[in-house]
Amino acid sequence: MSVPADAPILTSSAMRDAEAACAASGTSLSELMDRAGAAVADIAWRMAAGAPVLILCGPGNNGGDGYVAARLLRERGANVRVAALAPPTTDLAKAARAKWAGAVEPIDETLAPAPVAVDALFGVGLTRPLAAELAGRLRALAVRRVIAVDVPSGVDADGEHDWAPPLPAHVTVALGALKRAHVLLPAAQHCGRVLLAGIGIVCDATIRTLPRPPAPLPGVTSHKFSRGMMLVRAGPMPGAAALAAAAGLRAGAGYAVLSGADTAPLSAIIAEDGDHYPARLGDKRVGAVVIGPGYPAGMALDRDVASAIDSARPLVLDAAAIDAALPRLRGGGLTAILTPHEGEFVRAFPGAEGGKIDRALAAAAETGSVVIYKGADTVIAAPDGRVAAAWPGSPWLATAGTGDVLAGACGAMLSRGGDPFDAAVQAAAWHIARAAHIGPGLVADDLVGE
Ligand SMILES: NC(=O)C1=CN([C@@H]2O[C@H](COP(=O)(O)OP(=O)(O)OC[C@H]3O[C@@H](n4cnc5c(N)ncnc54)[C@H](OP(=O)(O)O)[C@@H]3O)[C@@H](O)[C@H]2O)[C@@H](O)CC1
Ligand SMILES: [K+]
Repeated sequence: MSVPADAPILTSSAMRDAEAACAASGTSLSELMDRAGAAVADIAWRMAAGAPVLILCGPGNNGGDGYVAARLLRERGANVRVAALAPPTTDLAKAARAKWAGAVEPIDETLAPAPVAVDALFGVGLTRPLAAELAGRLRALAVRRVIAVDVPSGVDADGEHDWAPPLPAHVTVALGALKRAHVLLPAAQHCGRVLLAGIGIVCDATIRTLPRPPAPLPGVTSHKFSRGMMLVRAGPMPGAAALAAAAGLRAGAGYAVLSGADTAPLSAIIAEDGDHYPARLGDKRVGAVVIGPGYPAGMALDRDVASAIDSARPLVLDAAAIDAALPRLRGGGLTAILTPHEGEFVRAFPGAEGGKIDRALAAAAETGSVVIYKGADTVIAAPDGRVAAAWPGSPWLATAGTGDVLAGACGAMLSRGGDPFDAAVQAAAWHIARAAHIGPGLVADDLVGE
């Protein structure tokens, strides 16, 4: 599973607006459908490698894309069949159907499968779940490889509704822009590899996939403090804070202080008695304070979070430190990255509604902070509306301590100054790239190893 890096993600309605704008500026919708069908035909041609292709067409424009692809594949000499659920209902789809010179089979129990199927049944126009009988029949169709046009048929393109499992795709050709279903669970796991076919639609989206990880080469005039000094506050379980501090150095911070721990996981980390914490907060060189890893709720945490906020240093708040800071975050004016996992998010933001992107945006707006809403489909949201979706991440990160490592990486990126959203995005990209590099057998310590 993969998605293109730094790609725009639009809702269905924003996609329609972008299509309309494209048509208004001179590229007709029929031209867009021709380009969409050509992109699908190209991929089907390569995936089939001479094997027969079955194109499943729905009644709307998604089906129209399928008829165009069928015609182009036949022109290339491919062995291609078309089967339709219902006759086309839109003018564009009717026109595309009219140019397909071959037969159109019904999609019923008599339909013979093919090694490669193109799913052009439903795209962003699906407004309700597929009938259970149809969903079952599609899944029962024995095909080796499925190419979904725009989205796998049956998923809610906006990723808000968890409808019955769709026809799962091996490759999904996203048209014009990615949709939320390509990056949010549960839909994303049915998309296989997502390819983006530009088809000429211009969209300047503030919601995008994660960019490629940064290569933080130090500048020639860099020194340890200019690369970022971070302060990690250890709680009763100092191992978690130690992981965060080590991650900070590995992610490019020049200087890391671990406050309240006897030993440091790396010799380069300054481990010191917690009594120095207030004085350290007063050190103007400290570019970020990380607090929360290994620090359960209680008076000590409340006190340490309060003094970190009073110091006006940029903050990375994880776990119970998020709850401790919430009342002051809602007052605004702080620079902070919050890193809740699902349980912590629901506890802190019980009123957030909608899909995961909407909920992350609501939490960011409520707190004036950057929110990294963690999970297999991590979403990073900024109060100004920017979002980075980190799907598919790395499944090897599903192990204890990796959240502490992410908090430390955020501290490193934030400690250099600059935009906290960029810092959070870079930290997430670093975290995933590191995990992908290590792969099977990963434990959190490996992320901060050599
Ligand atoms: N982005 C772009 O620039 C371009 C996009 N293009 C393509 O257009 C696609 C969007 O096309 P679209 O709007 O016609 O909707 P589409 O997904 O075909 O489905 C609508 C049909 O499904 C029906 N229907 C709905 N739910 C149903 C259900 N549960 N069970 C059964 N039926 C159901 C619905 O019927 P109704 O709701 O009216 O009853 C209607 O007939 C887009 O994904 C992309 O592939 C390209 O061609 C050009 C460039
Ligand atoms: K589809």
